[in-house]
Amino acid sequence: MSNTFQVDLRGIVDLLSHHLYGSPQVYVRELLQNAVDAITAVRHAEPEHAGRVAIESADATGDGTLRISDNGIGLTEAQVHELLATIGRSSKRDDLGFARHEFLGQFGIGLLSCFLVADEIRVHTRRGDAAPVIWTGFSDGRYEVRPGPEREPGTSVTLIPRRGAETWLTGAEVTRLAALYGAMLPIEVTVDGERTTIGTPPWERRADRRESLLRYAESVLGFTPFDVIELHVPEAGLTGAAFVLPTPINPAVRGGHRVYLKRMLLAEAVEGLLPEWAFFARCVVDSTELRPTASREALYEDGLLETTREAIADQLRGWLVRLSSTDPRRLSEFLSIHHLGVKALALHDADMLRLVEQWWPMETNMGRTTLAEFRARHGVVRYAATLDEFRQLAAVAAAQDVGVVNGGYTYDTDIIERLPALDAEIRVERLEPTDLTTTFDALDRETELRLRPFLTGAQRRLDRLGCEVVVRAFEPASLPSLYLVSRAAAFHGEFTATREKADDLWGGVLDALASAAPPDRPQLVLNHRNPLVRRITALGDPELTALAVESLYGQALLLGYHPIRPADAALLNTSFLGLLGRAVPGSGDPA
Ligand SMILES: Nc1ncnc2c1ncn2[C@@H]1O[C@H](COP(=O)(O)OP(=O)(O)OP(=O)(O)O)[C@@H](O)[C@H]1O
Repeated sequence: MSNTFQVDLRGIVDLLSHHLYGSPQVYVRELLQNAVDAITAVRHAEPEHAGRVAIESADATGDGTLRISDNGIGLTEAQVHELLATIGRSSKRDDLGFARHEFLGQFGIGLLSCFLVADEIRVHTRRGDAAPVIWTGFSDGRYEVRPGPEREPGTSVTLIPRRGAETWLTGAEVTRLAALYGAMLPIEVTVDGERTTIGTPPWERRADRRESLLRYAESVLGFTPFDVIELHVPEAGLTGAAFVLPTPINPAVRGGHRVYLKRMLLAEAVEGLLPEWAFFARCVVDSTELRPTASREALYEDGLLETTREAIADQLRGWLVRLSSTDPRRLSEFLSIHHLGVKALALHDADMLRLVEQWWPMETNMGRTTLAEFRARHGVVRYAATLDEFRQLAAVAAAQDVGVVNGGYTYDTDIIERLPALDAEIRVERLEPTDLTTTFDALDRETELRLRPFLTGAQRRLDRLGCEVVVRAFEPASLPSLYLVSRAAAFHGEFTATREKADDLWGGVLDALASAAPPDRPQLVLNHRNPLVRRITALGDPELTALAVESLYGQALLLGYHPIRPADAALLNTSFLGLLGRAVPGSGDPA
């Protein structure tokens, strides 16, 4: 035994009219769509037919109703029963149920959206020479058909407002909605006598296209774009433009695009039209082939949408490539706006990584340069992973012609470390302050022997600060001393500070860990090429020598932006005052 589903009409009407659509305002779109489709149907037989759609808002009708009239194909009485009164039946599908290409509608439910604002829908229609009819539909699922008064071929739909929905039918509101959804329609639409269509979309204009696109972005999107990229995807019958945002945005915030289907607005913030990396562009496009979801608020995710996304991405990529070869200055302007977003994506997108490598100038100890240039010059991308390490290294490394990139800014170290994934040829190397000691020259035996008493004294002085004193010769000669901390020692330093603050329970845990991390003492490296250091090592006065060593220690800490512990601050203070005391002869001094 086979049965058919029972349908509760009231429930279906309620479901489709109230729950499918996001807002009652879509009723204007659905009415416009039906009027335009009816005119398109006439144009099949008569291509020159001058279609027009006129809306009279409640302001014009004067009785609270809204009327929309078209000189389209109209309906016979039989069609009224079949099409208007059958939910899910549409004249816009072929015998196999496929959407017919030339029409906007396809599902056979759009008219129900009028029940969002109306209790009653009246359709007065005439097809060719057939007798005019009036169909009246009610939101509870009933309808009536009766002969209508004489009229021109075409259709007028009148909405009798629901209580509380009257404002949706006012002149201002209807004008706004007709312009929002239908400004680009190829058929003239008026609301209360005023035209709401603008004719050719700005991206289709032959003359002054760029200017009209810029004006469009300003008036509709609300910004003056950094640049405009025209888009064409023939498979999707898509034309339009991508506007590059003039200010930085967070790439994680998904920006939507303005999408028209057959010149009717689908939505103002459609997602999924661009890949994630193209966060810096806002598009306005019109497509004849992409499909809407039934609510007409989003694009249907299918193979064509995927192909389209890739094609648009290629066009944006092409823009970036063109900019890099024809106008690198513009490209750096672009990057100075969007670098944070571009860098964030470079962490997982090879194209963006390449863009950063080739075009984003990073800070190095030899001035700002791109990673690509740096590599060409130095062979390997040597970098300091933190700002502190970079500051310690920069001057000394530069004096020895060792290039170092500052990886301390947001994402930079991660980006550098990802470069080998882009190209196995690329070598990257993290440089640590202590790596520099290998490029320092040891002193000759004789000098070393001569300096031994000085070193012993200096070491004794700095022992309590946990620092080892060595003398080496290095460039630049103008730099008297350097304080070098290895990664392990920096860790140990933090660790000891924490241990001092921790209570017994945590202290015990930390002690257990400490035994696993043998400390590598920080070094104060004195530069024997520096004339002042030479004089200090040759001083006969032990007290003055001690003050000088402490000052060099303090100066090296400050120069390398190292943290100043309380013991360091105390030492800086006493050595400074001590030196000052020696330098300024006072009345108490024997002179
Ligand atoms: N102004 C009109 N002139 C002529 N026929 C119309 C008009 N409005 C509606 N119709 C007929 O009524 C049918 C149902 O309209 P409805 O808006 O519910 O669905 P649709 O436009 O076919 O599809 P969709 O649900 O995608 O909008 C249409 O297929 C069309 O045949």
